[in-house]
Amino acid sequence: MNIITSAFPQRRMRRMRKHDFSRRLMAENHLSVNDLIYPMFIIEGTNRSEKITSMPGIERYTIDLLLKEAAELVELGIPLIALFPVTPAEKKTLLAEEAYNANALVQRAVRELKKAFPQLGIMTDVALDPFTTHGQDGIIDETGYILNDITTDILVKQALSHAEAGADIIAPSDMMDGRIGAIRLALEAAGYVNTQIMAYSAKYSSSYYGPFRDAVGSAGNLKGAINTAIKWTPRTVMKRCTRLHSIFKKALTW
Ligand SMILES: NCc1[nH]cc(CCC(=O)O)c1CC(=O)O
Repeated sequence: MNIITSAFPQRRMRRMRKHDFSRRLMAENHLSVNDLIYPMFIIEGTNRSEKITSMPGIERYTIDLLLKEAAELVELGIPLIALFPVTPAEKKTLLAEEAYNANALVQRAVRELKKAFPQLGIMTDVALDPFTTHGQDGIIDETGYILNDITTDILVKQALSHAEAGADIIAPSDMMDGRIGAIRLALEAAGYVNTQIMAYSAKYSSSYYGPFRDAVGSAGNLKGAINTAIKWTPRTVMKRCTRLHSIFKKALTW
């Protein structure tokens, strides 16, 4: 008897992959403009842009030029932009007060963008590195260790100021424990029930973020300090899975 089994040679996986039509039919993922988030870096001033050497093709813009660029993005159908302000050195402090100043650079940019292009989604970065004198993502103690809960309190204020300015999505990238819950509760209490949260749930301490820190101007202040105290080393995969699992479980109730 000739029983067909799912073993070789009746089953030849390459059969499905031989022709282009077949590969197209079976593709599970399709990348389109709808999948893109465009990061934009903002500087103070008017009619000025700066090339970012570590990110070829990307520039920092003053708000007026940001608006011009945004018009093009709307035209292209990009759904969402992510905003990152470059804070002038004299506005950086140990307690990162500029992060939640209603008239700081990113809050002003959000208001202008929303007024000009209500249909363009605006996401804002929630983290303190552009606002601290030392370039770390949070408030540090005398040993340089980032204090979790004090930092979270400030992140909450920062998130509220972004929501107030009109941000559609708040994107906490700081990696403090418990900050998503704290931000969600604060947004609810303040009536921003439809403000979304997109957390950076898995971040590794790797060179991958180097150009970013250069672009927002926090790399220089970090002076090479690494932030393995808030990000996992790339060698630790299982811990990250555990964290993601607990986040997904919690997400069901947020
Ligand atoms: N906290 C700053 C921040 N906000 C978003 C990113 C990541 C941007 C990217 O995806 O490249 C980073 C870099 C970092 O934490 O080192």
